[in-house]
Amino acid sequence: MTLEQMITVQSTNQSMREANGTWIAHGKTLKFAALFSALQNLLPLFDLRRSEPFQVINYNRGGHYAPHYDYPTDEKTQKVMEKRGNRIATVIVVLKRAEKGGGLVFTELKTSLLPDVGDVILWFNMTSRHQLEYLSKHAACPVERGRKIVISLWIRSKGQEFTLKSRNSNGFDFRDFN
Ligand SMILES: O=C(O)CCC(=O)C(=O)O
Ligand SMILES: [Fe+2]
Repeated sequence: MTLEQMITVQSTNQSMREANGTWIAHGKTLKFAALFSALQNLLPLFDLRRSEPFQVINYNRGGHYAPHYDYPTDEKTQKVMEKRGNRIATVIVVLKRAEKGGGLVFTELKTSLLPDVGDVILWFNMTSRHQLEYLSKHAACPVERGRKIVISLWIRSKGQEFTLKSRNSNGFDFRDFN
């Protein structure tokens, strides 16, 4: 099955997001498995097995994602939270760049990116104290021309204690090695 076929099989449109999102298992095809191991090599401080399946997000013209946090706090998700923790970080891989529009904006940081095909973007959604990182609020600007396709990987916090520790403002000191 081609990626094109996979991402048109299932589609969700939420009010916040005008796009199609398709969940794809890390090992669904050889290419996804290769991407998964490339990302794991790139990000050795994370255990990517403790992440959600890939989500391929397709934005057609007008497609966008309103400002949001990748850090659910609603009651529905409490069970998952207890088991897997929240989304400590988000990884985005750009598969197709819009011809116009489609930037990624961090609204609190007042920073925007127009990433290129093949770029990988990582940010933290959670502080080292397991709280919402309010600076992580972001949005995908409307695609004005062409089409944008990204893969999102939301990394869960349980099992990432090493990463959390290294983010602690105290950093490592000799006590950590005793
Ligand atoms: O499509 C983008 O640039 C951002 C997508 C996003 O917000 C996410 O995957 O959490
Ligand atoms: Fe997001």
